[in-house]
Amino acid sequence: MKSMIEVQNVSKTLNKRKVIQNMTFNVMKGDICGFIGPNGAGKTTLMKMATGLIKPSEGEIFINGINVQRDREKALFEVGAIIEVPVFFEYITGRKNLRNLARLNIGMDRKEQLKKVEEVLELVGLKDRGNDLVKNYSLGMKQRLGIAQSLLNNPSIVILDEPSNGLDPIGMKELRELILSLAKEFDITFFISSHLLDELQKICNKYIFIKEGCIKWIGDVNSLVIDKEKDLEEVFLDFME
Ligand SMILES: Nc1ncnc2c1ncn2[C@@H]1O[C@H](COP(=O)(O)OP(=O)(O)OP(=O)(O)O)[C@@H](O)[C@H]1O
Repeated sequence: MKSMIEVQNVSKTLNKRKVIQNMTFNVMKGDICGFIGPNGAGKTTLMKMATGLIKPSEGEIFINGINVQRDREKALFEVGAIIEVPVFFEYITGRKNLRNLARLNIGMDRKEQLKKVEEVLELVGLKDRGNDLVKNYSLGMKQRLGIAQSLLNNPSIVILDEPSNGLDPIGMKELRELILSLAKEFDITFFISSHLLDELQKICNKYIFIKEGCIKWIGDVNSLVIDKEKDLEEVFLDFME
């Protein structure tokens, strides 16, 4: 199986504090991998390094075998990502926001870009609301618009930082269904962070539990529950103690 994201001995020091400590893990093709830890554990910091927004203090990250720090553009060619909150212009429509962002797809001519925008709006269920101003979108719709944006470049990997932050149970359910259908239909590998286990429990095949910048456990859900003969929530809480 192919490694899509490879994190090798990565540490990050911020303000003289080591907020990521020697992390090593792989996200394999086809995984929906949950990156789970409490507030301040280091999830966003790691995801920022994986998308080349900041550099590791030590170690290396590869996407599709390409070093993110050395060759960011090439490494991120097939990556869609939302790190922290997706940012859109509130006073223009969802469709227009996406059309502007699609211009960054230099591999596509304008006609293809516009077609792509309609395709991703349809995929995330916003086609009928595409002409509404973003300021009138619910939080769930903004998150879906964020996912639509991350799909504009036909990614094979999507990295989502706390995608369901602030969503109500219906919004969370819609988001889970969207992720599952994208993984299945387009063979997209997902790397998703959350501080809530139950939100990812229904969709992930693999988990990485972290706390205070360290990996506490990595594996697939079946081995975790069989190991401990407890439910996943209990096991997670044990790790976090
Ligand atoms: N720019 C910065 N300067 C100094 N410390 C920082 C900076 N950014 C983050 N940190 C610290 O690094 C640690 C990890 O933060 P990070 O945002 O990665 O955690 P997180 O797991 O994403 O948390 P949350 O679930 O709250 O988003 C925290 O202790 C945070 O205070």
